[in-house]
Amino acid sequence: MKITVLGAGAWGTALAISLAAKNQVILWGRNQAAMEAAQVARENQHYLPGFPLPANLQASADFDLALRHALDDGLLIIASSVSGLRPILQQCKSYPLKNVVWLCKGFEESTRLLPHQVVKQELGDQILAGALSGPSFAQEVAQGLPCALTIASSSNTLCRMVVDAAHGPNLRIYSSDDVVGVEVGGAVKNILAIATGVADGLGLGLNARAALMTRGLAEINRLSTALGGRLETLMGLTGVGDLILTCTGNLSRNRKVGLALAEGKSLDLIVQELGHVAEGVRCAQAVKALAHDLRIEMPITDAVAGVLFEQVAAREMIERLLSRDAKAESI
Ligand SMILES: NC(=O)c1ccc[n+]([C@@H]2O[C@H](COP(=O)([O-])OP(=O)(O)OC[C@H]3O[C@@H](n4cnc5c(N)ncnc54)[C@H](O)[C@@H]3O)[C@@H](O)[C@H]2O)c1
Ligand SMILES: O=P(O)(O)OC[C@H](O)CO
Repeated sequence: MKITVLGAGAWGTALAISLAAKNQVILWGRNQAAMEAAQVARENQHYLPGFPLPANLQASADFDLALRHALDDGLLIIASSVSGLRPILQQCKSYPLKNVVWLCKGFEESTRLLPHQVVKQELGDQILAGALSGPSFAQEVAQGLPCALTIASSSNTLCRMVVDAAHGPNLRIYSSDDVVGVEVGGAVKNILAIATGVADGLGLGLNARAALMTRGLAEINRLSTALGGRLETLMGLTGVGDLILTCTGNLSRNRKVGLALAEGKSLDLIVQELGHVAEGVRCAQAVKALAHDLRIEMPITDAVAGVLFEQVAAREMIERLLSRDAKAESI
């Protein structure tokens, strides 16, 4: 299959490497010098150093070439951050695309929309569209270690197409029609990974981490249910699966943000040192506001937003959570 991956960050590059095992792949990035260097050196030295690009993966900054490759029966995969999704979609509008998948996890900050809503606004509902999500650190996928993902779409045809393109011994692809549930799980787990990073950085122990993750799952459920997602989706790869990975795995950029906040570092310095997007940062503000509008209780999300944007100290964030009144346990 002909596949174009738009966005040559860590995850776009890793997935492109994996897909190139049985597809003809173009990896497009907006930085021409970086893409030329990647094509020659056969490595994305800035975003995913140490992982060779296979022979049938072409790195390019030529947008027209990349889009034409994905027309007809081809597949377009948008691998930018959430903030890059709408600008990229606007660039794509003049091409008669049929099949579009995105990988970003979060809510758009300014509109508080989920990625599938942004895609619908920009490309309409005549295309086949879906979110590919689940517990997946780029470095492990690029290494060929086992990983399982979920393609979420209202189109069975698109789900089958993604399975055909990507499913193999190292990458298992499951399907779901619960796009909202899949996207809310992927978005909110990043905020919760910041919270567990803070707790672990303060040395609060494994019991505290398990409690934060479990009560965090309840927050995901409340928001997902309010937006039309299904509880069963949260029990799967894109819910509890990705929550476990991101809250406990030291490769997580969101968890690293939490650990650094616990050290007392400023958010500006943390973001600068990270060099990659940590979606939980932008998402925390959007989800806090959305929860407020929907009258949903999301105390962990509130607490994370407080540390990120309201100068609440990391230890005070934890104290606020622990001083909440006793209540019945509910999901
Ligand atoms: N890294 C992972 O392990 C991983 C795994 C699964 C999902 N994700 C999700 O995938 C998305 C991308 O993550 P990443 O790890 O590749 O981030 P990254 O920071 O490594 O790269 C982000 C990429 O997006 C590109 N980009 C942003 N705005 C753009 C625009 N307007 N036009 C063109 N390109 C633009 C940047 O140039 C960069 O190449 C995030 O939403 C992340 O949550 C990441
Ligand atoms: O490194 P993070 O925290 O952006 O997480 C990466 C993936 O979303 C994990 O599934």
